[in-house]
Amino acid sequence: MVSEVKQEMVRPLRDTLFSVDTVQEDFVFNERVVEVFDDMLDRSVPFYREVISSSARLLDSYLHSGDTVYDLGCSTGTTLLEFCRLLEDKGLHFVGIDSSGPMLEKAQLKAELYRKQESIRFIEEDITDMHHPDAGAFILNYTLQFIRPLRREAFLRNLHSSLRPGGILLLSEKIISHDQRLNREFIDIYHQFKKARGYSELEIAKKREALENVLIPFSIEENRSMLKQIGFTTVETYFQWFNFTSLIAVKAS
Ligand SMILES: Nc1ncnc2c1ncn2[C@@H]1O[C@H](C[S@+](CC[C@H]([NH3+])C(=O)[O-])CC(=O)[O-])[C@@H](O)[C@H]1O
Ligand SMILES: O=C(O)C(=O)Cc1ccccc1
Repeated sequence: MVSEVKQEMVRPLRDTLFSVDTVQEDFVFNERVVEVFDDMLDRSVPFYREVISSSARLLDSYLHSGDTVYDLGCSTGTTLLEFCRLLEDKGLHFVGIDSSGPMLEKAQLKAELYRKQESIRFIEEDITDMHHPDAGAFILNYTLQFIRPLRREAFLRNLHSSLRPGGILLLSEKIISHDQRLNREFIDIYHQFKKARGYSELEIAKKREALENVLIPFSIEENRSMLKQIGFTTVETYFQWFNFTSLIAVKAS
């Protein structure tokens, strides 16, 4: 396929999923969402690109040639494509896993457009039901929040046991604060952030409602203590912006 055609196929449409004329429904990762997904993340995840480049720095320091990086809930492959670019000479293998077929179709097209199809393998499977032993790193960016709370600990335990000694988990999540006032402030500041990026108040409110029972955030302490409980020796925050955070968890070497 000529690259202008591919470019056209992967260019994201503007995210208008929750503008006035759309019907209210629970949030699902279908074709309609995939079309606007990259625009949605760029406009609704604070410091999305900086989190990816900061994560690449940690991979650079902790991983060795021959290690495999698994991006769980890789969506349209943006993170892995950026890792490929930033860590080109490190000799790493990249695998993206997602349960949404339409997301992975887009990811594959983007990999072809950037000529990285030989460097990244995409697998369609449920990340709570997978087995990939001897991993160097698992990336879990804005995806744990969609897994039912009661299943989270067993899921993370499986990741810990699949990491090689000294391997790392990089976890980025939307979070809550148990201080009610701060929690309200953080959400309000996040909504101002979305407004500044062109979302209307109605769109913000409708999206919040659609995510209500689907995206269930924990606090930093809840995430940290779950990771420690499971056996990760070190857990540190490497990024925080109000109600968004990234943690690194290291398995003992
Ligand atoms: N059980 C599951 N198994 C596999 N995939 C799943 C599962 N549940 C949800 N997903 C997938 O997890 C992704 C969550 S998006 C991640 C953003 C990306 N990490 C990014 O940084 O660009 C975040 C968001 O949309 O808010 C979607 O692609 C789902 O199909
Ligand atoms: O748009 C919102 O209001 C969200 O909270 C969505 C979201 C949160 C974190 C990662 C990706 C999308």
